[in-house]
Parts: sequence; structure tokens; C-alpha cells
Amino acid sequence: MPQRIVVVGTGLIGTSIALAMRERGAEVLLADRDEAALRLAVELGAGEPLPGTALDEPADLAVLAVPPAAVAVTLLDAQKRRLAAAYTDVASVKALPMAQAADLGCDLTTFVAGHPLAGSERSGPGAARADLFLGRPWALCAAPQSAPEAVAAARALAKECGAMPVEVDAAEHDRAVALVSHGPHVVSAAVAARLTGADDVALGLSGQGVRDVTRIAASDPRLWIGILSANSQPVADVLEAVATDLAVAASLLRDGSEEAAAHVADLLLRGNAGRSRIPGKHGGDQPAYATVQVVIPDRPGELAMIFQAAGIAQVNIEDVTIEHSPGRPLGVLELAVEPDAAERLADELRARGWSVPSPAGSAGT
Ligand SMILES: NC(=O)c1ccc[n+]([C@@H]2O[C@H](COP(=O)([O-])OP(=O)(O)OC[C@H]3O[C@@H](n4cnc5c(N)ncnc54)[C@H](O)[C@@H]3O)[C@@H](O)[C@H]2O)c1
Ligand SMILES: O=C(O)C(=O)C[C@]1(C(=O)O)C=C[C@@H](O)C=C1
Repeated sequence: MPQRIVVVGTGLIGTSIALAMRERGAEVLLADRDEAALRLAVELGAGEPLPGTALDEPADLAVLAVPPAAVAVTLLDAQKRRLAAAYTDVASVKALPMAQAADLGCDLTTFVAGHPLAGSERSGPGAARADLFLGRPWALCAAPQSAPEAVAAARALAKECGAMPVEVDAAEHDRAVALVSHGPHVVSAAVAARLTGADDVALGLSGQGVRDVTRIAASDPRLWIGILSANSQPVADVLEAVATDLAVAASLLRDGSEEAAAHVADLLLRGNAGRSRIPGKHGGDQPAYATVQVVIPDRPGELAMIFQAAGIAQVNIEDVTIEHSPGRPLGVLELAVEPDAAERLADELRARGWSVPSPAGSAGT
């Protein structure tokens, strides 16, 4: 395990890596060109500021957690300063930053490009979490020149952060993430963009569906334009295929016949099939949790009492979402739990006066 690491770029990803490595007992030195981001990361306990002077001894690994366009220059600068024995980055696109690093004359023997497939629509150190990478894939794209020690250091970082290292060629990585990350990001933005002209009635009827589809549309556009333009051709391929499906669905719906509806159903069925192919967080099937819905009045302490009741019923809550009813002092809390615990939790909550419908997906249903 790298005992001493440098993190350049203390935003969401850099600070999350720093926090994870601090939990593993590593010494972490932090740098960011934005002083406020650096200060906040230090205050959050992610590490100490990297001294401006030369290090007495290079760190084991330097992690460059800066936007894709800044990776190559940051690598060159870090190598000139002899910050570490090995270097890795976290940028969402790999082939272009690697080519830029080669063009700038960086030492590729000590560099292994990386990309953790975990993140958030939020930016900056304030959104960082030590557990961000647990069970997530972490792509490693070694160059032909990368030394085995550098590959081992980057692998160890991914593993210490709780992720699963996946070695993959850079061009293949970029095509793959166009399909599973970059393309979906643009589709989410396109759906969310329709809402800019929505009236209050439509917005007031927003449920969880539109929230799920548009969560990532809240991301930082400056970061994402950098990602998309560095992976433009593979992303364009994905978007053209999606656009074809959408155009066909629209024209079939305009047609309005039963036969046309059957063709639209085909897209929905392909959607089911595609969705079911996404592996769960730990590489296996997605966990099938049951959902216990609780209608809750919007008043202080309500959530705490529900969580306490779950504790008394010995039920572990795997996930929580709250759906607010616009204009009403009520919300619906959805608790994801193991299927065989759902009825037990529902009974406990009903006994304490909450209104709880029969759980969906419980062992008895
Ligand atoms: N956001 C995600 O979900 C996600 C997930 C995986 C990987 N990534 C990749 O991680 C990298 C960082 O993204 P983020 O979400 O943490 O962004 P962020 O905006 O939260 O943080 C980036 C930080 O880098 C700093 N920075 C920019 N240029 C710099 C430079 N030249 N020298 C020093 N610091 C510099 C910024 O001041 C900022 O604090 C990007 O390459 C992104 O593609 C992002
Ligand atoms: O979960 C999210 O918010 C993300 O968008 C994370 C996500 C992804 O698409 O999965 C986004 C970009 C990254 O390069 C890696 C992860």
C-alpha cells in the first residue's frame, strides 16, 4: 500500500481519495490551485498542504485529480518537482490526456492512467466521501512504457480505496465510458433541458422518475464539456444511436395505431433487457431490496423516530429516499431493506402509528 501520497486537485474526487487513504493510515499531502478548495480539504481532515519547497523524499504515489485537459501539464510539473515515485490520474477520459502527456515529454514509465467509476453530480471537497469508491470499478490504462512498479502502485491505490481495479486499453476504455457514462450524461441533460420551459403545474407533478433520470444533469458543465470534447467521437456514436431510437419511437407514437404501439413496446423491452445487464455494485447482480413506504408528516424528529423503530425491529436500512408532496405538509419515505425484513419493519412502524402500505418486493409477495 502507498504509505505517503500526494493529491493534486482537492475537489470531489481528489478529496474523496485523500479521505479514503487517510482512513487507511496513509500520510496525504494536498495541493490545489484554488486556495479555498485546498483549505476546505485540509479542514475536512483529508491531509496536510503540500509544501512549496522540494520534498525531502518523493512520495510513493501522486494522484492527479484535475480536469482532463489539465492532466498532462500537471503530470509534467509534478515529475519536474519529483513529487513521487509513481503517478496516476483520475480523469474520466484516457486516450487524449495520455497522448498529451507523451507529446509534452512526460516520463511515461512512472505514469499509469486511472479512472474510478464513482462520482456525483456535486463538485468540490465539500461533496467528498471516504466511501465513494467502495465496490466500484476503477479503470487502469497502462501505457506500453508503464513500469510494473507504477502499475502496482496505482492498483494498490484503487484497492485501498475499496474499488475493483480493471486493466483496460485506453481507447477501449473511452468507447466503453461513452456508452455507460458520457452518453447517458448528455441524454440526462437533454431530458432536464426540456424542463426549462415547463410551467408550475408540470413541475408540481414531478415524481421520482424525472428525478432519477436527471440527477446527473445537475453536474458542473465546465467539467463535463471538457470530458465530452475529449471523447467526442465515441460519445457522438452513442448519441446518434439513442437519437435514432427516440425518432422511431416518436414517429410510431404519432401514428397511434396498435401495431405502432407494439413497436414502441419493443424499445421498452430492450430497455428492460439492457438495464438488467448492469452489474450490481460489487460486480454481481444488483441486490433486490424490498421497499417499505411510510407516509410521514413534515415535522422535526420524524425520521429519527422511524430509524429508531427500524433498529428496534433489527432491520438494516440499505437505502432511503424521500418524496415530498408539493404544497402538502407530508412526504413519502421509501426504505430499501432485505426482502425478508420488510414485513417485520412494516408491522413495527404500523404498531407505532405510521401509515404503511404492503411492502413491494417483500419475501411474502
Ligand atoms: N465528478 C465525477 O463524478 C467524476 C468521477 C470520476 C472521475 N472524475 C474526474 O476527476 C477529475 C476531477 O473531477 P472532480 O469531480 O473532482 O472535479 P472538482 O471540480 O470537484 O475538482 C477539481 C479540482 O481540481 C483543481 N484544479 C483544476 N486545475 C488544476 C491545476 N492545474 N492544478 C491544481 N488543481 C487544479 C480545481 O481547483 C478543483 O479543486 C476530472 O478529471 C474528472 O473527469 C470525475
Ligand atoms: O454517479 C454520478 O454522479 C456519476 O455521474 C459518476 C460517473 C458515472 O457516469 O458513473 C460520472 C463520471 C465519471 O467519470 C465517473 C462516474
